[in-house]
Amino acid sequence: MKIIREVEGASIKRSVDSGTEEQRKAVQDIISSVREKGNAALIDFTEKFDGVLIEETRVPEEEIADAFAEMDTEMIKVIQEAADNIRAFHEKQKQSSWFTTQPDGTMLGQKLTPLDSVGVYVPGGTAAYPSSVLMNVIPAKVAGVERITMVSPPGKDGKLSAGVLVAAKIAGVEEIHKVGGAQAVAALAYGTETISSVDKITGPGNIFVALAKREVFGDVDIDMIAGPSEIVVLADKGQHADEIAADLLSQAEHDALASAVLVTTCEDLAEHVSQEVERQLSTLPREDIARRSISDFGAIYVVDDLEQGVELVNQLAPEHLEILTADPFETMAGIRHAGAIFLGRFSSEPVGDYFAGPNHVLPTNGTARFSSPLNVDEFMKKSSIISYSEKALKENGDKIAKLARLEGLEAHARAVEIRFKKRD
Ligand SMILES: NC(=O)c1ccc[n+]([C@@H]2O[C@H](COP(=O)([O-])OP(=O)(O)OC[C@H]3O[C@@H](n4cnc5c(N)ncnc54)[C@H](O)[C@@H]3O)[C@@H](O)[C@H]2O)c1
Ligand SMILES: N[C@H](CO)Cc1c[nH]c[nH+]1
Ligand SMILES: [Zn+2]
Repeated sequence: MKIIREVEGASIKRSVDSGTEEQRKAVQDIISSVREKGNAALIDFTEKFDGVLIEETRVPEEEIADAFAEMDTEMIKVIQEAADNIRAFHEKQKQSSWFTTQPDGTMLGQKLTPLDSVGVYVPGGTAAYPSSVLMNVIPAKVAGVERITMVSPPGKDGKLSAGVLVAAKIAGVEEIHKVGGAQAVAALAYGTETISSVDKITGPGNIFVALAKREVFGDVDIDMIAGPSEIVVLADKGQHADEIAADLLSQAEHDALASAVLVTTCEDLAEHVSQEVERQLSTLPREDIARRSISDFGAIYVVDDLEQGVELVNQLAPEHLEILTADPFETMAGIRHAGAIFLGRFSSEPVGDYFAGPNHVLPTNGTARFSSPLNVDEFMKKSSIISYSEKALKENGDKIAKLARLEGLEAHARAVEIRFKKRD
């Protein structure tokens, strides 16, 4: 791994893929086709892009039952336990409606309502991610969303993976369709004969999925455009080089475009982690992907002290940050920008990817500067509540009318004043 000692102007080398003109045009054509031809287009695109001819997109109950039968009972229990942890964590995020009553009888408040319907995209092209099913569906369930439709591309056998189906059932999805890519996003946004349109689409996917989400945004809401995975480890002297290397590689193996960065105050540790990464890389089944990620997007920064390290982390604003210092909680006090923060050597990043409870759908590409992990709020909306009393309107009506006339809006002023005119 490259060791860099000059941190001035450092940045994570990231792959920001906004697609080619050709890809954008292809996605627009796919969306138009689905809007025009509905299910027939979904079947055609599935044959073209996934290489499998399906009769219909809806996954029948028997295929879900087969998935449970196929899966080891221990594995089902582990998915169930992860789901319980994720639910418990997200339950804590749930906000309630609130009202205040003022002495003059005015009531003001905020009413929270879950979205009516949500579509969850689960990637399925190169790998299946049951954990992403849990991370997207459970917060929506906790929010109280009534209708959740899940979509994911089928494998060559025309089916979804057993892990994805089991996770979907455990999370509480009732409607699953085996369709992926831009065509699935279009079906969720605009509906077909058998897929009802939804209000919001969440979930990661490849460039075609990302471009389609951008394209339909406005007609429906979307969560975010998640980029390739990123990890930054901030470590001081005395930390374990082999564990740090393993954590860096855990994200590098996701994607050749993923980035893995170590920021350390210790020159010796930098050298050891670099050697460990090289040693461990050659033992990984996904060596090829991880090696490309490390060579194109990996780096080790050696900083003068922890203060400089913390500043650098804030500049990088990573998706995942591991703090491995003598006092991780004290170090964390200076961190302002990171999607998820993992403290101490027993909080390895995969603990958060799979099991602890917090969401693994996190802001990437430096967007942790202004955005948050996927959470229950994303599946709820707020309505402001205003119930003015007669006394309050009498006391404040003049002021409201004045403000309206300041903006040249006479009808606004009169709407208030008409309430105090003498009636015949
Ligand atoms: N951030 C996260 O939490 C997270 C989690 C899991 C996966 N991911 C990311 O999601 C992505 C998954 O990508 P994937 O490809 O494996 O699965 P995918 O399901 O996103 O995409 C597969 C679909 O792409 C479409 N497609 C393929 N080639 C096409 C073409 N030439 N023209 C039009 N459409 C085409 C097909 O319809 C296919 O069904 C990866 O980048 C991965 O890193 C992110
Ligand atoms: N680390 C990924 C998000 O960046 C999420 C994930 C899914 N499975 C394993 N990891
Ligand atoms: Zn991961």
